[in-house]
Amino acid sequence: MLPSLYRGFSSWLSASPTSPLKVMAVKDLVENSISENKIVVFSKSWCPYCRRAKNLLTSKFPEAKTKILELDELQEGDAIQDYLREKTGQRTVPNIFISQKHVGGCDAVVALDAQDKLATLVSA
Ligand SMILES: N[C@@H](CCC(=O)N[C@@H](CS)C(=O)NCC(=O)O)C(=O)O
Repeated sequence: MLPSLYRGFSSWLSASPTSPLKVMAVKDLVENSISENKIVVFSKSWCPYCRRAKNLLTSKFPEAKTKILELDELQEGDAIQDYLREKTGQRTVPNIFISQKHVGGCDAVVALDAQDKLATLVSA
């Protein structure tokens, strides 16, 4: 009885989509990615807006430390997207951070570029 209860609890701790351990791991992954990189793009590999934003950022700032996470290729991708929605209020990808600041999606990055504000943000 007890061992099976324990097994149930420990498998819930580690395996359920919303288990506390998974939520903590996802939070750490997102927060460490943001703090350790200049540019972070939470993306999906098939998404055209993501492609446009990635192309713009990587071609304009090839020297900037950049991390791109393709959520559709990661086991914890849905949980990352849920955490990002909680953190930023944004549900869509790309979800972009520059110099530890939440910038938004593709439209936001394109608009900042058109206003010549992107380079200042990257060098902040
Ligand atoms: N206006 C947004 C459009 C982004 C958008 O519509 N992304 C789609 C994928 S192409 C999305 O996130 N759909 C919901 C999902 O994949 O969960 C932007 O500029 O980033």
